[in-house]
Amino acid sequence: MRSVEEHRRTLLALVDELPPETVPIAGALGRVLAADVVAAVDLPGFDNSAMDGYAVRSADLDGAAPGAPVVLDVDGDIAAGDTTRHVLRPGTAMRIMTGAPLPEGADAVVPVELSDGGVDRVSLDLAAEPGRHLRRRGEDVRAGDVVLRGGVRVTPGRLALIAAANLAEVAVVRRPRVAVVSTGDELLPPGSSLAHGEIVDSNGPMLSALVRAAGVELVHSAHLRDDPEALGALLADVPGEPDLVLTTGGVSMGAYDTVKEVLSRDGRVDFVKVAMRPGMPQGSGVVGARRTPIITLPGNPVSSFVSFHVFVLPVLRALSGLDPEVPTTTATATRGWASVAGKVELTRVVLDAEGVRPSGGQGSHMLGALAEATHLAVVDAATSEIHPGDEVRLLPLVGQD
Ligand SMILES: Nc1nc2c(c(=O)[nH]1)N[C@H]1C(S)=C(S)[C@@H](COP(=O)(O)OP(=O)(O)OC[C@H]3O[C@@H](n4cnc5c(N)ncnc54)[C@H](O)[C@@H]3O)O[C@H]1N2
Ligand code: MOO
Repeated sequence: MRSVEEHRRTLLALVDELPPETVPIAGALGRVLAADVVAAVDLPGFDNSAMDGYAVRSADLDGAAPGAPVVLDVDGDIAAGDTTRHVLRPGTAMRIMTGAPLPEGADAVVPVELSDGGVDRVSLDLAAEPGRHLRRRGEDVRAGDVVLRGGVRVTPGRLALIAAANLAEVAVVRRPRVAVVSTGDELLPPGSSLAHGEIVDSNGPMLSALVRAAGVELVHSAHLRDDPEALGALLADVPGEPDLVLTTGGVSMGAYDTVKEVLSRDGRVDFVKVAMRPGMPQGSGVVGARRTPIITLPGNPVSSFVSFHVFVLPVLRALSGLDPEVPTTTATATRGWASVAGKVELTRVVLDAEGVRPSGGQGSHMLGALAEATHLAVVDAATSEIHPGDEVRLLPLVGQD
């Protein structure tokens, strides 16, 4: 049986980082930077005021104190956006607003609260040390600085930094394009009237949702019956030019395991057993003239869900230019549970303020426990029991809040 690590390596060998493209920054959220981002301007771009108040020469306020104010003439106003290069005459103050450029000669700002708020003359109650309430040009970022490294995802905060660095466009890795195909004669769309023996295709909607929640483009989704001809034709030329095809169902030992039957024929897809539970039967390889990478996931709904997190997500990350390793956390078990020895067990768990505990029934057909689950606990093959108080490694569920 293949180890989880070995199978993940096999899958990662099928893909490379996708090429870069330049997009307006409004479309960059969630994308991965294809190159370092270099600031086009200093931040702040000019010395400016951190407070609404009065720009002064600090020497003019020597000795000012509550009850012993210094009174200065006010030589005009400077608002944010004022592009005039003002000069502060010695012995005067200028009214200045937050973010407005500091006049030449000023070396401090006195907040309006420490004055009588005068417009022509102002009485200032406190001495100001040089540099007080100023924001200096370039103190945050210098033009030419690398502000973000390639390979990181654009978050709202990073997007703000790119915009402030005066860049209208940014180079990002092309978004992976994924097709999802569920297979099985027993499957009908949600809302159908179900005859005895028929069930709803939940893997199709689930995988499509996981793909989207992972920030990836879903270019095609379909359900096919267990018809080798139709499946063979679809997989020979999957619509939407995907970078990755996902199938579910038909990969184990059954008489109607069509995915395995069709894809075993030309030898470009391998079907293996991986030492994990759930998610043991797996397949991978390439299909069609474009040699599109394919991952064939098991049909049991939870097996498919878990396999997405353990195998598909690292591949999507690699295509997107991210480190394939999904960051994990740890937490303390508040309840114990049994785990199968010799296989990596992925238990659906709930993490809350107390710690981590299993979320409901763990059968690979049981979707009920997904209502509450926040993570998958990754229990290694050498461990057969988790005890209360044990540290457990946790893989976050895609799209979880
Ligand atoms: N004799 C053996 N039987 C099975 C083995 C084995 O090693 N020897 N492995 C078991 C394990 S583990 C798994 S996992 C499943 C994998 O089966 P398949 O990938 O071939 O999937 P199917 O047989 O098509 O379906 C399994 C199960 O899941 C339901 N299903 C399938 N597709 C969907 C869908 N889109 N939405 C919701 N539910 C779906 C299907 O009705 C079956 O109940 O094989 C075990 N058997
Ligand atoms: O390994 Mo199957 O994926 O347990 O149910």
